Amino acid sequence: VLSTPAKGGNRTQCAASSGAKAGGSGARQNLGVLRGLVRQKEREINDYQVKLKAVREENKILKHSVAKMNAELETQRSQISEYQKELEGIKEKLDKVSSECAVLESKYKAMEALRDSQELELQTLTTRFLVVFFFCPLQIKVFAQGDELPAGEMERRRLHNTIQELKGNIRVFCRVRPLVAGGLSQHIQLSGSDNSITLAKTDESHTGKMTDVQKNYTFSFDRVFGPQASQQEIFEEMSLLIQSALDGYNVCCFAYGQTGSGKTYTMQGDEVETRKGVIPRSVQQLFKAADKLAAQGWEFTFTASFIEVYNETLRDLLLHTGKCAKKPDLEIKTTNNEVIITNLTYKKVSAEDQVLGLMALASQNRSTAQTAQNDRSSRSHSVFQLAIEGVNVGRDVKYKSTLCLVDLAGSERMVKSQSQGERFKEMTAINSSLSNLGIVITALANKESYIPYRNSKLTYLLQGCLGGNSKTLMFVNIAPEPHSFAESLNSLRFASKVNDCVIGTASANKI
Ligand SMILES: Nc1ncnc2c1ncn2[C@@H]1O[C@H](COP(=O)(O)OP(=O)(O)OP(=O)(O)O)[C@@H](O)[C@H]1O
Repeated sequence: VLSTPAKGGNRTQCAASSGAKAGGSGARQNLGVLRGLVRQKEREINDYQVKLKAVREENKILKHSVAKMNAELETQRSQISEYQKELEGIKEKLDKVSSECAVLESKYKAMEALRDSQELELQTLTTRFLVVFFFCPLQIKVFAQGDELPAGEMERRRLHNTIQELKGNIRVFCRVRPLVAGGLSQHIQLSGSDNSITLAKTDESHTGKMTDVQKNYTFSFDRVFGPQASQQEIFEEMSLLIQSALDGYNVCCFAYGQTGSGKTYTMQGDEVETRKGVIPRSVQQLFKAADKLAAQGWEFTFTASFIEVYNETLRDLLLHTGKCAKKPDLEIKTTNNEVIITNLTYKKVSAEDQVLGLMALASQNRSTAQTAQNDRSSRSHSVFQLAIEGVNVGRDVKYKSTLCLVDLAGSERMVKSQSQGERFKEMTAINSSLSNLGIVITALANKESYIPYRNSKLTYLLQGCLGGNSKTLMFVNIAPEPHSFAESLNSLRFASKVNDCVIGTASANKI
């Protein structure tokens, strides 16, 4: 642009002849252009200065934030070094805990070895104990108290049940009822050893030519209780067996004998504390023992049922129904080797009072039927069953067992009763179920492959409680009156057959 005036100047010189006026206006024009250019440059400079100022401001801000970030970085660095120190401390502690762990592990191993050797010692002591036990029955009681000691509870169970096995898984106790006037009949003799009973019969000589002949029938059982034996004494002798039910063994106890011989008194007793029978005493013992075992992590559930077997039909004795209400049919079924009765009332119980309530309801139900059927309770079997389930979560153990307490129907023979009609039908049903009971026990003793449980409702019902995996106790109740001689002899003969049976070793129902 600046060369233009020079070129113009040249042109001016070349056109000097064109006149001085034309030359002056050209210079003014150039000056105006130059001034415009200067103003533009000045504006540009001004813009640059504004921009420079803004950049400087920005620079200042950036410098400030860099300084701030540096300070923050410094803080974080010092924090990291603090964390590192802390980490060092934790590492040290971890090393210490690991070495402590190693020491504890070796101590644990040493204790395990000690436990093994003590177990061995305990086994030796057990064998010694059993030897002593055979010579000193009192030891049983002392040992039964072992359940008060939390330690060694499993060992107590094992030893307790070994003792029971040694005593036999089927046992027979004989109990003689007192005469109404007290004392014992002349024809019954009890030995001082508490395990035999003799029935003596004198055959009078009718011709008078011969002297009277006395015939003695002696029977031995696990225990024979005389008329003076209290309910407490009877129960003490069987309480170890009841304890087995809590340890996972099926236990069956039944009372056999003629009408009026004391079966119901033995099994149920009455409301007076000292006269309470086997059922209330058993549940009382079980509930108490379960309470004690709770401290060792055991949790028990008890489910009760009460059934009557009359003329081969089952009746729920715990049903609260009006006289007119239709009672549902009860049917015995086996599922997974467990006997269950459809439509039966099963009640969860946890206190003795509840069981006494159920017993009262059962006896009320029985007596209601009795007025219609006349003396029905003597002619029916009553079966109290308590299903027991014990769980110990800590030890991962679960036991399941059933306690059956049976009051059998009177065992009178048909000949004597001279029964007719309905009574004949009843007697046939009773005799058939009682003889089936004998057949089942004998088949079990002979280890026969087929056990005819289903031949009668009673044995079918008791299937779970009778057999290889159970402990059985039979009471043979004897009426002491002289006119009951034949019936007593009959009962003792049946009991003696049962006594000769040896049922295989029972094992706890661990699930
Ligand atoms: N050991 C005993 N001590 C005192 N009284 C007894 C004894 N045994 C039975 N009795 C009494 O004898 C009577 C008959 O006993 P119980 O009712 O127990 O006989 P049962 O065999 O059950 O008869 P049923 O077959 O008719 O049911 C009752 O009054 C009972 O209280």
